[in-house]
Amino acid sequence: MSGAERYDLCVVGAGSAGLSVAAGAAQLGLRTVLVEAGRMGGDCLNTGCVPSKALLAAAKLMHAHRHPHLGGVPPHEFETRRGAVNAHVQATIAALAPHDSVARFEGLGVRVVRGRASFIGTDSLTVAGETIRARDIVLAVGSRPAMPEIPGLDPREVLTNESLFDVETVPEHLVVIGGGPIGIEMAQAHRRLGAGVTVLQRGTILPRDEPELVDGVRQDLRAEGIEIIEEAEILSVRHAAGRHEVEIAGSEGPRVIVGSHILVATGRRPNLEGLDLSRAGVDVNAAGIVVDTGLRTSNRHVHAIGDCTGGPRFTHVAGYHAGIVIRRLAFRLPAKVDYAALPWVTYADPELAHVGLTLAEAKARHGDRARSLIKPLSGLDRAVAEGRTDGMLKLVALPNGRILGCSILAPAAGEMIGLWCLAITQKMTLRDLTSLVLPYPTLSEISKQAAGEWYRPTLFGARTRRLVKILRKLPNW
Ligand SMILES: Cc1cc2nc3c(=O)[nH]c(=O)nc-3n(C[C@H](O)[C@H](O)[C@H](O)COP(=O)(O)OP(=O)(O)OC[C@H]3O[C@@H](n4cnc5c(N)ncnc54)[C@H](O)[C@@H]3O)c2cc1C
Ligand SMILES: NC(=O)c1ccc[n+]([C@@H]2O[C@H](COP(=O)([O-])OP(=O)(O)OC[C@H]3O[C@@H](n4cnc5c(N)ncnc54)[C@H](O)[C@@H]3O)[C@@H](O)[C@H]2O)c1
Repeated sequence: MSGAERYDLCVVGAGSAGLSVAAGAAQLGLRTVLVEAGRMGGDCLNTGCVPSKALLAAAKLMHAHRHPHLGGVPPHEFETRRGAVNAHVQATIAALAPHDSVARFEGLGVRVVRGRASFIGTDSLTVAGETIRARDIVLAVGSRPAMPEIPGLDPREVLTNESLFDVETVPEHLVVIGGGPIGIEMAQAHRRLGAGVTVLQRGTILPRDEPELVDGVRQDLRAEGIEIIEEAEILSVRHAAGRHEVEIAGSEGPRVIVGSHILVATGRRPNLEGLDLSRAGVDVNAAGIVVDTGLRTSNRHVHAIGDCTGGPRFTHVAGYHAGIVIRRLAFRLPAKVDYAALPWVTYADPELAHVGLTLAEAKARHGDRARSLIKPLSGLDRAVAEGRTDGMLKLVALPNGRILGCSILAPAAGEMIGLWCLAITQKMTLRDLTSLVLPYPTLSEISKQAAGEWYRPTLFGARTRRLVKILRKLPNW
């Protein structure tokens, strides 16, 4: 189909969000065109989730060899070969790239157009000299690193997630500005590869997570030799050949931290440049493209999904948004976003996973009826056997057992949180979890144990004991 005809759907951006919509729409028979200015797969595949998790996996394995968790297993010292680590990162990207490739999408019936899209009307865009018209347009243009305004900081002199995975040596000292998920994951990965690491965070690290579990992360990272400076006020940055000086305010006067590299991980900004959104009547604010709960913009024929909307920025959210838009555009259903059971995981080791409300959020909504229970990993047989007892589960619920949220700090917390996602989505109570039979010995048992503990005061209380006493007098059955 040529540009003169009108498509059913034009998707702008072939990252996690845009690819999911385009694949679904084409397979449902919508005439779909997908426009991509850069690399197919966007941030997640090329400069985000995939390379960061591959780097973390290599660093974790090296750490386990150098610092075995188990008595009787001797440590094994060796030099990090950064070239080999980078090869693993690139091989991981290459292994996953076919799934996001032009060839696969063309095979699904999507027309893929390479180039930067700009609106020229409410239903039309121009890309590389071609005009594309469509009944519906989905903007999935993603985000890129935000640069903080710090005197002396030159964006060309610092690393971001877009350049970090191309570094060919292990940094002597990496100064990480920002203690969000990127900052924390990359701080640990680089420390485990052998770098000195300092994290500078404006408030406290991982501010969206439960404080007790964040404290566990903080202690683990410090024990590995990472310097974490919270409430940091960065006064200035100075770049000299191969050396970067970061001046921070301190109670006893300014302090200078010297690094061989600086990684900036201070959040994201949407990719809106050159889109000419005003020509399509699409409103934006500081966070991104403004959408309603159905992900529709101020132009009723234009939806926006994924990172560019300024909502939660995760690949699973991009996929969730895509599903909502498909239901709206292909099936004309009034689908809406609901983040009540939205999980996220920071892939440090141990992992920090969360779903639903934190205790503070639950108290703001439900008052003192919202309560929490913390169960440490140290009482779990599998954790003891593995030598991995640092961690805990914190659940948040109402007195009737309705589950509001859960956070887990454990080696496989990202896998373990799935049970709680299901429980919250299905509006289950903690009682439902107590009746599960889970395999022994697994880390997942902590979920059932925590649910059981919630009911312990009632189960083993005076009323129950009285009931058992009465029942004891009944004849056998
Ligand atoms: C280091 C790092 C690690 C991460 N780890 C995780 C993780 O473990 N788990 C997780 O869930 N999330 C993670 N994320 C977040 C995740 O990568 C993003 O939420 C996700 O990639 C967003 O997808 P998207 O499709 O909205 O945007 P993008 O992937 O940014 O895709 C947008 C695409 O649109 C294209 N584009 C932009 N403007 C135009 C235009 N005008 N015309 C044509 N094309 C255009 C861009 O070239 C890009 O390819 C991580 C992010 C980073 C940076
Ligand atoms: N595991 C995951 O799911 C994962 C991993 C990495 C990234 N991501 C996503 O990528 C996005 C970007 O991650 P991020 O960590 O860059 O962003 P973020 O916004 O989550 O964290 C950035 C942190 O930097 C701090 N900060 C900002 N300016 C600062 C300054 N001048 N000095 C010191 N600290 C400063 C902020 O207080 C904030 O806590 C996030 O939205 C996240 O959802 C997800």
